[in-house]
Amino acid sequence: MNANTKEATAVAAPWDRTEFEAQLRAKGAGYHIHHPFNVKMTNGELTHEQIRGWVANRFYYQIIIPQKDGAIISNCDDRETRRKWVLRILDHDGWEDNEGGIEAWTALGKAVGISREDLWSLKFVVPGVRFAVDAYLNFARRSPWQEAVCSSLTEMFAPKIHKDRLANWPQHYPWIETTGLQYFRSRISLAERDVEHGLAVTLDHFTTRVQQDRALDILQLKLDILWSMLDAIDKAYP
Ligand SMILES: O=C(O)c1cc(C(=O)O)c2c(n1)C(=O)C(=O)c1cc(C(=O)O)[nH]c1-2
Repeated sequence: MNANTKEATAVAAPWDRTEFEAQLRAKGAGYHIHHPFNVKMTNGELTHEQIRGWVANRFYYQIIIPQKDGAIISNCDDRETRRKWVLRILDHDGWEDNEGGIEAWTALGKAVGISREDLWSLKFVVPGVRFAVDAYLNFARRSPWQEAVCSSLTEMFAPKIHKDRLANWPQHYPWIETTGLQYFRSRISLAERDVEHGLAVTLDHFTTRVQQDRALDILQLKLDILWSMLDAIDKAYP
């Protein structure tokens, strides 16, 4: 066996699609659903001030998402992907009579007691949240589009977190008008549609084991971004 053959056999075999998808989904163990701040949110243990702090800070994520998706489209040379991906921008920015997700988040802000002016001023956004969200946008701008698509796959775990809020908030936070929860309701089916597409791109593109390991690292980066946001919010609103 010469040195080259030895090297070749040392490289692990790629996972098949089923196993690769299972490896990606296993990353859900590190999703921000398990962050202490989110656990407190689910259990009804947050103060009005903490809920308001979370809503105001998460708004920065909401407004960056369409810019992030625009960056992916600008890097993407595949028309079929662009045709689907562009819907994500419309979901958040809205079109014609559909006001979109950013507006729905503004309604959530209002329901928890934050005026449109205060929310949109971004004056409550803490440096750690800004830094983490900007890192997501920069990653999408600078990476091959398939890698940026992969980084969106935390959405695999998002329907559960939205459903938790819909199930628990009315009981734990009766002071929040339930009309404000429409954002969470709307995201469940949209996230499922997004994941179907994002997952197909990822399973098609990352085919060697080295690439598959890279995909898991990318997903970890995104999990870390979401986790860091809650660390920063937790610290700012004790
Ligand atoms: O409330 C959440 O916990 C949560 C998480 C995520 C996510 O996992 O990235 C998204 C959303 N919400 C969301 O509403 C949303 O529109 C969204 C888009 C994306 C993305 O990466 O493109 N993630 C998420």
